[in-house]
Amino acid sequence: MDTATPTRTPVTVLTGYLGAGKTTLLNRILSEDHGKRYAVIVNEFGEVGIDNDLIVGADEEVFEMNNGCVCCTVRGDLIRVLSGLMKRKGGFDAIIVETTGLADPGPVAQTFFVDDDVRARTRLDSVTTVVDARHITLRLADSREAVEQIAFADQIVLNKTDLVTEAELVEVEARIRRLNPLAAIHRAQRSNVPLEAILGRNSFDLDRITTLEPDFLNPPHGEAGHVHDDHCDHDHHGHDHDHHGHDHHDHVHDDGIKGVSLTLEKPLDGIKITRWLNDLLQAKGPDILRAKGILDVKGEDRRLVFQAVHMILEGDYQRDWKAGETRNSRMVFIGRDLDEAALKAGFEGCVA
Ligand SMILES: Nc1nc2c(ncn2[C@@H]2O[C@H](COP(=O)(O)OP(=O)(O)OP(=O)(O)O)[C@@H](O)[C@H]2O)c(=O)[nH]1
Repeated sequence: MDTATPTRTPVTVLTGYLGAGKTTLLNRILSEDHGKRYAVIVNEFGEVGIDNDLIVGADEEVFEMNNGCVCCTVRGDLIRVLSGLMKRKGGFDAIIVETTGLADPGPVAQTFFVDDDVRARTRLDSVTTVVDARHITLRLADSREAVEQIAFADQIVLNKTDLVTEAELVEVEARIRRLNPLAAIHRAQRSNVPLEAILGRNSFDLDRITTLEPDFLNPPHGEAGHVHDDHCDHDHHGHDHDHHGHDHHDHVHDDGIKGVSLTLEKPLDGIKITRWLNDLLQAKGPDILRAKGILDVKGEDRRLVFQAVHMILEGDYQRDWKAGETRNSRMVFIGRDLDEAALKAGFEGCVA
């Protein structure tokens, strides 16, 4: 890289509803032999920091933001992390921001245009949305964020094609097309889209987005990144009652969705925990949008990692616990009408 001329580092914003396959895609990007240096910024919904731990080679260049959702409370954090990254010697070839599954990508993308420092040093290359072919139809019916994520994308990874029939897939594609006529749609399993199809394509289209969201380049007064230009003189509607500059909705994750994070310091009984998770997902799967955890099982040197999206549960023993690593069990549930006390009691009932 020519260090004399400041180049603008390309940024890919990875979005997609809970459990769609964003981390799977991120791990592909990081594992592939491309000789590039990526910095990764992960924003997670839930307090116990599981995602960060499930990203390959996560020791070095992963920056976690756990104190809220990137599209609302932590946008200032995003600006700070990006500014810090830009100052690092040697720099990065590209930056990838993985948002929470509940994030509206609009305000995240906006960060790259409205903050002078960020704008001078980075370039939004793409908003890539990963879509779970199996569950998206339900989500489009009940989640505004799921709709926004698709509408906003310039690249769509239509993932989990193994879980649906060809006819269902065609229907899902038609549904996506109605929300977003232009984005390229890449069918995938385990997010196995060719990386050159999504990265470095300069596919983010500002004109399209400003048509979709006329206030895109003008966040309201008082918010970090507000641009004092001729936008200030007109079109104030929407700014007063909506602190994100989006006229069409308030941004609150208000669909009764909440996260429950649980931690246990005592080793678990492998059979009990498997049975409990299976039973729980059978009974409550429709309300449990997402669950994941890293578990310490008695008599086992490896970490048991489980992942669930509604009733689909996957779990396997992955790497060994490292010397000096805190050996405990952490899990997070994200869903509707979650009974925190019952989840806690159930989890504790699995102690060996
Ligand atoms: N059957 C199937 N499962 C998949 C596919 N892609 C990912 N998964 C599984 O779906 C689950 C969620 O995948 P992640 O990559 O963690 O999803 P995510 O979008 O990062 O999830 P959040 O960050 O929690 O929103 C995991 O259990 C994956 O193994 C796929 O193409 N087919």
